[in-house]
Amino acid sequence: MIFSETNLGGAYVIEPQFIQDERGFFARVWCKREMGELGLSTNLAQSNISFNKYRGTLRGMHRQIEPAAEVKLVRCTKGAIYDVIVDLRPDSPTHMQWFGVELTEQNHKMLYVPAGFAHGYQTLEDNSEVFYQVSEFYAPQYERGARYNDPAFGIVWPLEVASVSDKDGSWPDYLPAGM
Ligand SMILES: Cc1cn([C@H]2C[C@H](O)[C@@H](COP(=O)(O)OP(=O)(O)O[C@H]3O[C@@H](C)C(=O)[C@@H](O)[C@H]3O)O2)c(=O)[nH]c1=O
Repeated sequence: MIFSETNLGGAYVIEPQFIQDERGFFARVWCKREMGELGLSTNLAQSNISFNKYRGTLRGMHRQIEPAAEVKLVRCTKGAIYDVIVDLRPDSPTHMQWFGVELTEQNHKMLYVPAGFAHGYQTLEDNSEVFYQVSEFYAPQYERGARYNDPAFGIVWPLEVASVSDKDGSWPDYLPAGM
């Protein structure tokens, strides 16, 4: 696996290394040893999928706070998404900055999202499916959100928003002291 740290410290784009033969390829997409050597979390509480019927669908920006703060490893198993994280670690030099990357069925890239980041994505194709692993169990009482179009972040989304949940459309403006 090839790990490329993003401009937001601790967040990585991960690419599998493909071993090709006449049948196709083999590649590792999760490795306790390799990730452990980089100090990345290998705690796994849930593996989740979300399916989106339409291009332009937006989910996020979500995170869980302590004591259920979670690390996420995100990939797109069908179609394509633009995956985005926002650094909400209060003491981080990149606090409130965002990063986005295309994760597609073809490129097999993954995004490693550390604890303390809000995460969301927009689908770039109809019928896009996202598979992600999280280090903590779902705990809705500790879920917090940030609005995808909050001017505090200025995230540039690739498409018009075709569909977003009422919950995600109405998260309040982000206040740096906490949300
Ligand atoms: C995330 C999650 C949701 N649910 C339920 C709650 C609700 O009834 C339904 C849909 O929930 P949501 O609208 O929160 O689903 P969704 O908007 O897809 O939430 C996800 O968004 C992306 C961006 C993330 O980063 C994830 O961590 C997660 O927050 O599924 C669970 O039962 N377990 C879970 O782990």
